[in-house]
Amino acid sequence: MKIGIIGGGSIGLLFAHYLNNNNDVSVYVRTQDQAEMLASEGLVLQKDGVSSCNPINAYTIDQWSGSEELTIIAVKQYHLSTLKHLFKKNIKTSFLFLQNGMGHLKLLDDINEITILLGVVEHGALKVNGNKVIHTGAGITKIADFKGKQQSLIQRIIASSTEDFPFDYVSDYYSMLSQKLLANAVINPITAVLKVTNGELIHNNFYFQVVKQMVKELTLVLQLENDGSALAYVESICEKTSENRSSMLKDIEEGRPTEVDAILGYVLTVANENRLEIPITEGFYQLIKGLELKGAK
Ligand SMILES: NC(=O)C1=CN([C@@H]2O[C@H](COP(=O)(O)OP(=O)(O)OC[C@H]3O[C@@H](n4cnc5c(N)ncnc54)[C@H](OP(=O)(O)O)[C@@H]3O)[C@@H](O)[C@H]2O)C=CC1
Ligand SMILES: CC(C)(CO)C(=O)C(=O)O
Repeated sequence: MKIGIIGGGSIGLLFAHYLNNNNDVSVYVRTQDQAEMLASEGLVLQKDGVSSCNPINAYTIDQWSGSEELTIIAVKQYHLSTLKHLFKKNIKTSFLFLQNGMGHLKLLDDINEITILLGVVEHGALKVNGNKVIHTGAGITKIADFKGKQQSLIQRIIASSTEDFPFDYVSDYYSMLSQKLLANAVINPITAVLKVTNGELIHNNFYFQVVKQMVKELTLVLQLENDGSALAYVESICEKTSENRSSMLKDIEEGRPTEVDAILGYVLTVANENRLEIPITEGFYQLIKGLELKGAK
């Protein structure tokens, strides 16, 4: 299948590497420099200390025409507004959005007459430069339909699964996204404030107490089962991506904006609407906004 990937960051390059094994992938990036680097030098993926380099089709975003059957959107939440003009009626391609958080649902609600799939990525990835990415934590990608039924497309995406890069279908997008939102709402801000890897949250018992308190607050707001499964899910992500530095930590370290509004901002809005007090979560929201401000100066 022909697949377009918009965004040549950590996740875009990770998906490009694995999906190109049994599909025809083109990556659409923001800069001419990155497109040339990928096209001339190939895409390097490093996993467990071993590197492999493979050819990849790469273009700048203005060359995207929606001709591929599937277009994967692998930019950050706060980049989505720069791509709005692509999501127009009568476009042939179907879109798969991979953003963390749930802030993008509002934008996607307003797009009509195109097929939209949603995905959650439980891998860890780190872009080293324009054509190199490290697969820092192997997990799974879950996909669900959001607008328009696309069973045959979903089946072909699932059929692209490999041992290192599996896909799974989930019938209920809301529970899929809210479960991942829970993990990001806990792991990302705590690791970003403490500047620790994901694994430390479960291996340091003091940090783990904060994880438990935050899971309790979020379970209430997101109306998730309060039977221990929410905490077990967060623990499993910390375990699978144990060596990973979360995307929020990396954003803070590099002085970039974070996705805190799409993650904790979304949760706080839902809590306010339902008059629920979530002081620990609110505290972390303020701390991350403070760190963003410090980094921007
Ligand atoms: N990294 C991880 O381990 C994980 C990330 N995620 C989620 O995946 C999503 C992507 O994250 P990640 O890959 O880490 O983010 P990155 O910041 O590494 O990559 C985002 C990329 O999008 C590109 N971009 C921005 N605007 C445009 C545009 N208009 N056209 C083309 N490209 C554009 C940026 O280009 P440029 O660099 O030139 O600005 C950048 O390369 C996020 O929502 C994140 O939360 C989910 C699970 C794990
Ligand atoms: C899965 C996890 C927590 C990996 O770090 C992630 O989604 C992120 O960093 O944004």
